[in-house]
This record gives sequence, structure tokens and C-alpha cells, in this order.
Amino acid sequence: MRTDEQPTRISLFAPNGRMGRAIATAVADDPGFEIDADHGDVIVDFSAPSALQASLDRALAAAVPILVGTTGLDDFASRRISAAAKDIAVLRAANTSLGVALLSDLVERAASVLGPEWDIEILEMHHRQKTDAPSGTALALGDAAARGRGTKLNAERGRKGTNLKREEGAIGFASLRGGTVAGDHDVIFAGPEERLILSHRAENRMIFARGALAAAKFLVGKPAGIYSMRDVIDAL
Ligand SMILES: NC(=O)C1=CN([C@@H]2O[C@H](COP(=O)(O)OP(=O)(O)OC[C@H]3O[C@@H](n4cnc5c(N)ncnc54)[C@H](OP(=O)(O)O)[C@@H]3O)[C@@H](O)[C@H]2O)C=CC1
Ligand SMILES: O=C(O)C1=N[C@H](C(=O)O)C[C@H](O)C1
Repeated sequence: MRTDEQPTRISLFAPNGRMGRAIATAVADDPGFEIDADHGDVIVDFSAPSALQASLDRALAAAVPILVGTTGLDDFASRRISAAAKDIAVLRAANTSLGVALLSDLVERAASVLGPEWDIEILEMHHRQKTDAPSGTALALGDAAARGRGTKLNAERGRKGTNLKREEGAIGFASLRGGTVAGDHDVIFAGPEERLILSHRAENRMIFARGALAAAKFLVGKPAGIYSMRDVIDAL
């Protein structure tokens, strides 16, 4: 029987990726965690959409919770996560930084207070290696804004061409790529003669790594179901 004083054992599904390496560094800096490739208390997956079923299968076979930090997941992947969450605890987070978890709450509240007269545009910038766009965080912030408005997300992506008048109630997304940017997100509320801009700047991917460890610790011992970073910050 493991006790609370023992370090939480983290199994990294993709240890050699940028996030895998960042999480290993965060573990090395924190005596509350250790890496255990084969007998983790929790599996941490930051990899690629094509790997999702394999990571879920590993968690199901070991009967341990899993943190899914991978982005670019489609509806089919969401259904796979829901199916796995019948048997194990799954925390899905497009962004594990504590700042973005809080930003999501702020965006939901702002969208609710400002109402549909304020257009919402989401701008994100990431490093040149990123393969998915819009970022998972941008889409999750769009979902938060739609929730605040009491609607489903109607996304306008990558506008190009003519006759592009804004669709009523849509949320626009724009993506920039370049350099080593760890992750910038701006949620712009454009109203009549004023703009409110809620922003987050990731200065280093260690913020995602430390948040991932907080999420992993939160998951240990949790019953089957789907969890989010909101659950993690609510438990802080
Ligand atoms: N939730 C969050 O806070 C964050 C999420 N992310 C997301 O995490 C994911 C990974 O990002 P990042 O670490 O930068 O990406 P990298 O490309 O650096 O790493 C991806 C890793 O996944 C592995 N991988 C890819 N496909 C498979 C597969 N089919 N089976 C097993 N392993 C596989 C790769 O292995 P190999 O090299 O052998 O191909 C590699 O080690 C992305 O979706 C990104 O958007 C990133 C940062 C923060
Ligand atoms: O690929 C990245 O690097 C990041 N991906 C996540 C996303 O798609 O939102 C989180 C963070 O912004 C960094």
C-alpha cells in the first residue's frame, strides 16, 4: 500500500518529445514525483492524435488514471476518451498551465456579461514546429466563450477571400507560427467603440510541465470519469 508521503510515480507515454523532456525536468526538480516507465500511478500523454488509443489502452490495461495533454484531437478521439473514462479517470487538458485554467474562467464570465453584441476573436502564436492549428488552447477558450454565451461554438477559421462579412455569433480564430514561442493567446472582445483583451503568455513550456504534475497528482485515486484543469485549480 502506497502512502501520501511517497512520491507520485509518473509514466511518460512519450518521454522523448519536447513536453516529455520538460516534464522529466520538472520531476527531477520536485521530490514529490518520480518517473517510473512501467509502474506509474498515472500515465501522462503529450504525444500526437494518432497515439491516443495506444495511450488509453495502456492506462486501461494498468487500471491507472491518465492525463491527456495532446491537442488536435477530433470528435472521434473525444468519443474514445469518453469510452475510456467509464473505467478510469481521464483528465483532458489542451493547456496544463494554471494561468490558462484561470483565463478560461475569466473568458467564460466576460462572454456571459458582455453578450452577443461583442464579437469574439481568438489569436494565438506558437513555435515553428507546432503541427495543429488553431491551438487546442484557442479552441478550448472558444468553447469557454461559447459556454458563457450559452451557445455551442461556431468557429470561423482562417478567413480568406471576399464577401467575408462576419457571421453573427461566430467566434473567429487566427494562428501565427514562428521561432520558439511557447504559447501566446489573446481573446479579443470587440464591442461598440471599445475592446477588452484577455491575454496569456507562456514564457517557457516548463509552466505546462509543472501544471501537468499538479494534474497528475490530482488524478491519483480519483474515480472513473472525465476531469479538467478547472477541477485541479478548484482543488488547490
Ligand atoms: N496540454 C498542454 O499544456 C500542452 C500540450 N501540448 C501538446 O502536446 C503534444 C506534444 O507536443 P510536443 O511535446 O511539443 O511535441 P513533440 O513533437 O516534441 O513530441 C511528440 C512525441 O510524441 C511521440 N509520438 C508521436 N506519435 C506517436 C505515436 N503514434 N505513438 C507513440 N508516440 C508518438 C513522438 O515520438 P517520436 O519522436 O518517436 O515520433 C514524440 O516523442 C502536442 O499535441 C501539443 O500540442 C504541448 C504543450 C503543452
Ligand atoms: O504545441 C504546443 O507547444 C502547445 N500546444 C498546446 C495547444 O495546442 O494549445 C498548449 C500550448 O499552447 C503549447
